[in-house]
Amino acid sequence: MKSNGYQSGFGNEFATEAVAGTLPEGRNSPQRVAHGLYAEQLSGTAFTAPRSHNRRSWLYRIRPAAMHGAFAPYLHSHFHNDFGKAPVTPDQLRWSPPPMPQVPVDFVDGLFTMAGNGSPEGQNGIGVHLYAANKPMQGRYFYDADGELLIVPQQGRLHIATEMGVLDVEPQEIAVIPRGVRFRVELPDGQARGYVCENFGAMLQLPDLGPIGSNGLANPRDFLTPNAAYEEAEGEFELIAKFQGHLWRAPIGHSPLDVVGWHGNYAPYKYDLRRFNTIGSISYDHPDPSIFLVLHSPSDTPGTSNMDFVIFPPRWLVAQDTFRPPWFHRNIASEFMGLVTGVYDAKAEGFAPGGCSLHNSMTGHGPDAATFEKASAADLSKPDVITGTMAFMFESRAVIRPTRQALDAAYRQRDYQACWAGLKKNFAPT
Ligand SMILES: O=C(O)Cc1cc(O)ccc1O
Ligand SMILES: [Fe+2]
Repeated sequence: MKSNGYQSGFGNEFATEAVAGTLPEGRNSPQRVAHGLYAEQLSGTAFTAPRSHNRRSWLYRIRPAAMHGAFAPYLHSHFHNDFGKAPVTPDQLRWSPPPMPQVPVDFVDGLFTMAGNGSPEGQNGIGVHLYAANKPMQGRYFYDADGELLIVPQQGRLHIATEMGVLDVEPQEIAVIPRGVRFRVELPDGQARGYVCENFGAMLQLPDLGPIGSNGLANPRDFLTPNAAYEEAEGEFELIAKFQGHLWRAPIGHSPLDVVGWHGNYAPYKYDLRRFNTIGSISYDHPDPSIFLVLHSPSDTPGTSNMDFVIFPPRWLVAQDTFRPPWFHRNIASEFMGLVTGVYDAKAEGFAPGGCSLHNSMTGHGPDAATFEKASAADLSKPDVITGTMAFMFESRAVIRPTRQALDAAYRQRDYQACWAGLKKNFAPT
């Protein structure tokens, strides 16, 4: 399915048609839809959610979403939401990048659950997954009823054909697929790897800017939503659903990516992280990482997110009389980090692109010994510039529980704590 271009803006009331005259005028559900299409509403928030948060779209499609065979369980042992009730280690955890698959694996089969909290049934929390794939999804479509998917490609482009149009994304861009939207992923570079945050809670939104003012951080017009594009294909296809933590498969005789036009504010989008307007200290001290917030899923407690998506992009460091890299710290929030490219400024070594780390609530962490030594002796009369990097964090108010398979993975760095072991005792009263 070819991209039909994008519309710009975050959460706008979009309107788009791949065939002229598809969208009804002045109503959503006329007695007969143009071109013999079916009308279908897709709502992502409660019907009665306040207008400022209400999200739904009207889809005009060749066949309604109801048309498919019966679902049967689809066994996929690596992609799930079993975060367990067992004791969770307070250790700092880090993983090297997972290897690329040695056998043909598509995007869905290539998902591997690293960690998570909450649950789909509770409609709060997140699932944190990695993907590594080398095969396009052909004749196979997927939707996630449990949460919206924030996809962070690390290696290889993704061609994401969705019901509502095409998202072409590359590393340093992100894609967000709303809960329930059906899609298929192709791999223009033959293989791909990256991270997925499955958000069971409130839909991702842009943060308020407070004293920053009316511009800055991620600017709404840089978010791109696809124009309608559809495929008209009949065959023996399969529809995979993720529902209540498990996968299901149903036969489907046609492509569900058959929406010819749609309007509304519930739709997939992409964003180029390189467009982020990074704000930092121009006097002294290293600010809290909330200054790097791209999108967040709020919880019922004001200012305390179900999930914050934070990035650490290229930027200037100019603060005076300041230890410039991230400080040593312990937080109530829990932090899962990944690295798309380059080097992260708190870790001289060991945190590789494609790798990840987990620092849970109140677990001490911060710069490794090499970073501490270097930054403590740096010449602050000159600005530092951080270039060619893109790290990110999925931060959650609740403890992020690593899965058994993540703890057992061969690529877990069992000696991670050693990165702080070389910190010297410098105490010298008087
Ligand atoms: O732990 C980390 O590296 C992420 C992080 C970065 C920062 O600049 C301040 C706090 C924080 O948790
Ligand atoms: Fe941290």
